[in-house]
Amino acid sequence: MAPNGVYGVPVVDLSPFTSGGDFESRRRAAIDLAEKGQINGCVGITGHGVTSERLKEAFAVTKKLFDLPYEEKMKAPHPDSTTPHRGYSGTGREKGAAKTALETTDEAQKDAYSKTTDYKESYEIGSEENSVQYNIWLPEEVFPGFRHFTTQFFWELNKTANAILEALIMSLDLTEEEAHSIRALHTGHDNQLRLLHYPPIASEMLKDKDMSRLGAHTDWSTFTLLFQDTHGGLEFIDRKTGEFMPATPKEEVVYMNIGDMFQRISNGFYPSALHRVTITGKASNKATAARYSIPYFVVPLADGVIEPQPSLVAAHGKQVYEPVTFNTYSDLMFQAVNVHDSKE
Ligand SMILES: O=C(O)CCC(=O)C(=O)O
Ligand SMILES: [Fe+2]
Repeated sequence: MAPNGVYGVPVVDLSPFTSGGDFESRRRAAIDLAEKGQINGCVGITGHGVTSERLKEAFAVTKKLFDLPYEEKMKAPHPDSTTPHRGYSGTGREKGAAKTALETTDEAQKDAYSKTTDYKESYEIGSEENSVQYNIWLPEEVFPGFRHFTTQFFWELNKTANAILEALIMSLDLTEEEAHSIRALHTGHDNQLRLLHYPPIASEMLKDKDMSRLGAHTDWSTFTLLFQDTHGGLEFIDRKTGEFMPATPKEEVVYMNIGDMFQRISNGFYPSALHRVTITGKASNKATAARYSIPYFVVPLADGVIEPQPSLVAAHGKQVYEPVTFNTYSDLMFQAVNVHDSKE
C-alpha cells in the first residue's frame, strides 16, 4: 500500500494471450486478470505485444501533428454533430466530466463536474471501412504519411485488443455461445484511436479550479488501452477509499480500463473505471509540462445489443443492467461531452 493509504494499479502479464501460450498459462493469466481487474476496473498490462519502438514512432507522429499550426489542424475539423466522432478537436471543445455530471445525483458535485472544461486537443481516427464513423483526414501535403501510419497502427492495436478481449472472456468462464456473441460484437471496425495533447499550462491558469486536463469520467467503450508519455497525471479511482490513485507511467506497461459496455456485458463483475488526468503542477503552482497520450477505445458494433451474459445473470441471481445498443447509449453521452467548437 502506498503511504497515502491508496493501493496502486495492479499489473497483469497477458503474454500468454499475445504470444500463443498454452491453455494452462492462459487460464492462470485470466484468473489473475479477474482478481485484479474486478477491484477497480483497471489494470496495468505487460506482454501486450506492442513494441516500444512502435510506440516511440506513434508518439513522434502525435507530437508532429499537434505541432502543426492551428489553421492546418483545422483542415480536418471534427464536425459540430455527434457523428462522425472523427478528426481534430481544438482545446476546450470537450468536457470529459459532463458525462459524470449526467450520472451524479449529488447536486453540488453535479455542478462542479458540469463546469469543468478540459484543457486538451485531440484527433480521432477509426477504420477506413466504417461509413458511418468515417475518417476526416488532413490533406496529405499537410502531414505526409500521417494517414498511412495511423491506419496501420490502428489495426496493430486491434490485435492487442483482441488478445485482451480473449483474456476477459476466459476470465468470466462464459459459455462458448456467449464467447462467440461477444467476439461477433467486436470486429474492430468501430474502435477509435485517439491522439491527445495536453498543452503546457501556465502557473496563473493553474489557480482556476474549473480547468482540468481531463475531468473524471468513465469511458463508454468496452474497454480502453491507454498509452502515455512519461509525464504522469492519469489517475483511477480506488472504489474502496474514494481516493484517486496514480497510473504511474512505466516502461512496458499499458493501462487498460473497463468501459461502460463491458461493465454491462459482465453484469457488473468488472466495474467501469472512473478516471481523470490531473494537472500535476497545481500543488506547487508551477507551470506544468505538455503531455501526450494515445488512448485506443475498443468499441462494439453500433447497433449491436449489449446485455449481461445469461450465465453471469444466473450465477449472480439478478440482471443488473437492461439491454442497450451502443448507438443509443453513446449518443446520449456524446451530447453531454461535446460542448462547442473552440476557435481560439
Ligand atoms: O490521457 C489519458 O491518459 C486519458 C485519456 C482518457 O481517459 C480518454 O480520452 O478517455
Ligand atoms: Fe477516458
